Amino acid sequence: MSVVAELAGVSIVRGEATLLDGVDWRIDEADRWVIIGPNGAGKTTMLQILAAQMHPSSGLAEVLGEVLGSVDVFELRPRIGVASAALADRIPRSERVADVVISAAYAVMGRWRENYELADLERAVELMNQLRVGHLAYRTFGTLSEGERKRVQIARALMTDPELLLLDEPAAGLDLAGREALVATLSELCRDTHAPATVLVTHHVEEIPDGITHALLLKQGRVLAAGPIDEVLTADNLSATFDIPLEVSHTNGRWSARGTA
Ligand SMILES: Nc1ncnc2c1ncn2[C@@H]1O[C@H](COP(=O)(O)OP(=O)(O)OP(=O)(O)O)[C@@H](O)[C@H]1O
Repeated sequence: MSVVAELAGVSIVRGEATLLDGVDWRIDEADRWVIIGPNGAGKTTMLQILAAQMHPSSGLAEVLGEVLGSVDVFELRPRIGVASAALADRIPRSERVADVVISAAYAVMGRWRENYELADLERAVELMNQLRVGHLAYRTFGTLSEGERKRVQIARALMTDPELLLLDEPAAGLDLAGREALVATLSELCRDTHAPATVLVTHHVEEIPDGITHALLLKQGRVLAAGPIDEVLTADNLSATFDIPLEVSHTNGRWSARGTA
């Protein structure tokens, strides 16, 4: 099994603050991870390392075979697909959905070829259909609902055929129907053996798609538990992560948690 990313003793320090503290973690090609933790635990910081947007203050981070800090990140970043609220904010509201998706291919440095156009168009159509936004191809991004925007962002993140897919709170801000529909789509993606290794961040176990194989619990910059999801998502571990007594259930592939107090 090939290793997609490996962190060894990774810490991130900013001024007085330790954002990540001695993180050890390995992601393999077939893995679909969820990172769970309370506000401020360091989840987004973890994704920024994996996205080669940040490198460790100490420790070693290797992503797609390259050591962060000694690699040209502009070569590495196009190999990683990212969907996050911060990136969505930079998409012009007047851009057509099809252009939002297809333009990811042309933002890639070093891979431009003039005769890419038809293949890129076909790829964009395939992804929009897979993410169920094909019917919105000619709408502008600004006219979409929040759920539709999330889907378009994920299609864009997949456009360059990344080797690692990072999804930062993909279901945040969606209503119940929107969340359930997106979780179902993400389940299909997680189960697709051709899909890239995936890391999804959430605060809510209800947002974990069936098909996620591993979980990492993060608290105050430290890994509280990491490994196969059935072993990690226990009531004890989750209660310790969120500092409240919780009971956890896993039914028909979906997780839920609620307080016992
Ligand atoms: N440049 C910085 N200097 C000091 N502290 C920072 C800096 N950047 C982030 N932090 C702090 O580091 C902690 C981790 O931030 P991060 O965004 O990774 O958390 P998170 O788990 O993604 O949180 P949330 O769930 O609220 O999005 C937070 O307490 C944040 O305030």
